[in-house]
Amino acid sequence: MSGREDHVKYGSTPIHLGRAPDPLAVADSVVLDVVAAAILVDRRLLTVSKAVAAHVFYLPGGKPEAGESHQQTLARELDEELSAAPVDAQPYLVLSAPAALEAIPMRLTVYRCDLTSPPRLGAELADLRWISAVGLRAPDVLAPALRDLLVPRLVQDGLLAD
Ligand SMILES: Nc1nc2c([nH]c(=O)n2[C@H]2C[C@H](O)[C@@H](COP(=O)(O)OP(=O)(O)OP(=O)(O)O)O2)c(=O)[nH]1
Repeated sequence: MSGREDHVKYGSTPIHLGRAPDPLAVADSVVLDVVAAAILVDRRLLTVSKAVAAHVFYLPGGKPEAGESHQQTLARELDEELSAAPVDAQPYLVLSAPAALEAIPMRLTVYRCDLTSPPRLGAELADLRWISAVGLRAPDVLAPALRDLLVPRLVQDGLLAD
């Protein structure tokens, strides 16, 4: 039995006794957990686009599967998307923004890392680009979390060519 005793069930129909469900509590529980890699070479950032939305570029990565740690997710996603493994993955930033494809609230945990080998375009991907801050600011190219939050931080930290 859950802690909330504000309804009883008759058959399959819940009957509310006074307190309505809290819509904010419901909204809080629908945050997409996404793990991604910021891979920088010569102060350019590696971005990818997927076949399902070829015009939207974002960091390689994805959603954890059940029971996976973030490091395991990162390794699986980079293998699937780039045929490479992360090296020296370190937490860099946690960003809150709408998810570019699902358009629901997202928590994006960004790890900085290198790769064991040059990236190769995986089957799910449409394109792969190394971009400087100028390219990344183009409004129709980059997922909002990256354009508005990650790129300014990378420039501030001197990691991205302006
Ligand atoms: N990987 C990744 N996803 C991002 C970033 N920014 C951003 O808004 N997203 C969004 C796009 C999608 O709405 C969601 C992640 O989707 P995804 O398609 O990459 O994840 P996935 O590989 O696990 O997806 P799936 O095909 O298994 O459903 O997060 C980012 O920088 N990297």
